[in-house]
Amino acid sequence: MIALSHIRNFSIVAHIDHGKSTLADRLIQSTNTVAERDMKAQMLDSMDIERERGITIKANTVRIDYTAQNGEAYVLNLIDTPGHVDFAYEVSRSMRAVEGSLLVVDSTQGVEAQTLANVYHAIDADHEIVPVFNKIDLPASDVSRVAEQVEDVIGIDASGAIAVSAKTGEGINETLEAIVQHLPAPTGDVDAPLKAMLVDSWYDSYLGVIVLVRIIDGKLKKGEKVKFLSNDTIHHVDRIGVFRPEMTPVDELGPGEIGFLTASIKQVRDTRVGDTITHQREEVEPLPGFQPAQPVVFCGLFPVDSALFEDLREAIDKLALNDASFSFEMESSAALGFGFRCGFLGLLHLEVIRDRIEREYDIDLITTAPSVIYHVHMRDGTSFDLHNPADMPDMTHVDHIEEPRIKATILVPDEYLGEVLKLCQDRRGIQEDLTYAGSRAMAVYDLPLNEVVFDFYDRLKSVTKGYASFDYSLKDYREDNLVKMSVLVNDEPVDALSMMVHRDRAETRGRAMVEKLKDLIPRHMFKIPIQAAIGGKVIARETLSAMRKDVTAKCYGGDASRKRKLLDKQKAGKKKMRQFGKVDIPQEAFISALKMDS
Ligand SMILES: Nc1nc2c(ncn2[C@@H]2O[C@H](COP(=O)(O)OP(=O)(O)OP(=O)(O)O)[C@@H](O)[C@H]2O)c(=O)[nH]1
Repeated sequence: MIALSHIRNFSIVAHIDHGKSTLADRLIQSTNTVAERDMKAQMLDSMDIERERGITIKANTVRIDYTAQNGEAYVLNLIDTPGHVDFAYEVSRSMRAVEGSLLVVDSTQGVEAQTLANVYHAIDADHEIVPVFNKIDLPASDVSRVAEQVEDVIGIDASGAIAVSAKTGEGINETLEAIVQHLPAPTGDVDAPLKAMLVDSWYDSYLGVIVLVRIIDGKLKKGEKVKFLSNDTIHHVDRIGVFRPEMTPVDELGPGEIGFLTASIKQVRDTRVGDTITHQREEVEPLPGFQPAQPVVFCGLFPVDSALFEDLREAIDKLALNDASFSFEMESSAALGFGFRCGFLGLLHLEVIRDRIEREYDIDLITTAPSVIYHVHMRDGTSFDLHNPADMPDMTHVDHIEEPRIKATILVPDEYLGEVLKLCQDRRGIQEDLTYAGSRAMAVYDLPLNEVVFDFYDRLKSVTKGYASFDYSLKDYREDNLVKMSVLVNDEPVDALSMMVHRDRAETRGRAMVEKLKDLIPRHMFKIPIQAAIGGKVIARETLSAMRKDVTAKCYGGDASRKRKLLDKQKAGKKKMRQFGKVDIPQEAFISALKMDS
């Protein structure tokens, strides 16, 4: 067992792309934790999709052996945390398992919205914080400017900050020394009854559920029986070990250590993050638990080919095994047939799950308009949570509707501030604060989540040429004048396109929607009216004129194989369409029609 004084547990907090994963790689490499030949970029990002998009989704852990300049051997446990706003809850919970943080700031960029959000999680968890200014190899690097910002905006001392290039390796030794010198050692009592924190869990197809634990007191050994306090279940521990970063068995884990256990647990849902683990016959005071992550964005997923519904069910079941924050229930839509109504932590989470279903399970999907949860209060005094605009009751029975609001923090260079304020105003935002740090403005807005879930982030990036950063947290539910807007194509309601909108914006939205649909729906042999309506009242209308589309007309030369190729291509195109009454609507219409270009 390792002496407490020779353990350091830490995480790295940073804004996306500021170099957190690269720094972690460099720390791993320079301590020979991984043999040179096995080193690949971004060791800790294990999922395919993470590697492709270059973002960290799941928190990961690695144990590093480091011999400090004083000649003593230390064990450093790094818990890597995701940087994207959808996964903020993972950041806050993994912070509770460690005592310190490296705050990585890109010295060519400065403090960004998620730098702030993430460092506040670290401060909340009482961490000692070492600032690390990265990318000093780049000409635009300005370490003293960033130091000033860290002191002004975050309010922490930057005098001990380390200038680093995770790319060239400069400053890496200083970083390792600072971890040992400035971050506190964990505390704990080896003779007390076992008390461990369940930090994270995930599903492995060979080993079942793997549980990441932080030992607070006592010792954990292989073969022991442990109890999870939240659900009072007993498990027989069949493996314990640490991550180097591959799983490496150990004999025991003591106070301050971070490692894993497996115990033939079948589903991630049987483990609760933040739970307290002890021995079967022991009693300990439970640790303060974490809030379970709540889905906030809902949408329907339907197979394009309705014969694949059972395959979709299987895919969703499998994905849910490994992701307790993702919820789903069966849904049937008049237009789309059978599918699932799914809940996600945010839009990135939605995209990740959708991509995985399409890619790993080879099922083409129709994704309906993302929606938030509304509180609907009826005239008879009852109320319920509305997850799907299609379930909206007749407005005459509704007393009022409340929607979720968020607190959004946006950091942006001065010259783009006007555009940002306009965008927030357009999305029904209420300005709460506007401050400056050097040539950067920080705007705090109260915004309806509904106006943000769809394409706010894309718009923000495009109006600021990518310079703005954005972070949000849920605030409260408030009443507003909200209505359901339905869309009718050829007089048939297309429930998958219905959405909740603010009454004052319904006409503009409706008009934009029908104009878009007119471009997205191919012409048919007959005239097709496209309408947006509130209740029985049509608020916008377009008509798609009739046309006979002869795809082979271009092939005047009598080349039969060319003709057949074209017809085949058209047939393949058909597969991506859905029939609504007599009208074929292409799959991409469902998403494109909802994107609002201002
Ligand atoms: N020039 C230079 N580039 C760097 C340095 N550190 C990281 N980068 C580059 O910056 C980009 C982002 O680095 P990542 O390590 O993926 O950033 P991250 O913060 O882990 O991003 P997420 O995992 O998505 O949160 C990559 O293209 C890196 O190669 C550095 O010190 N110098």
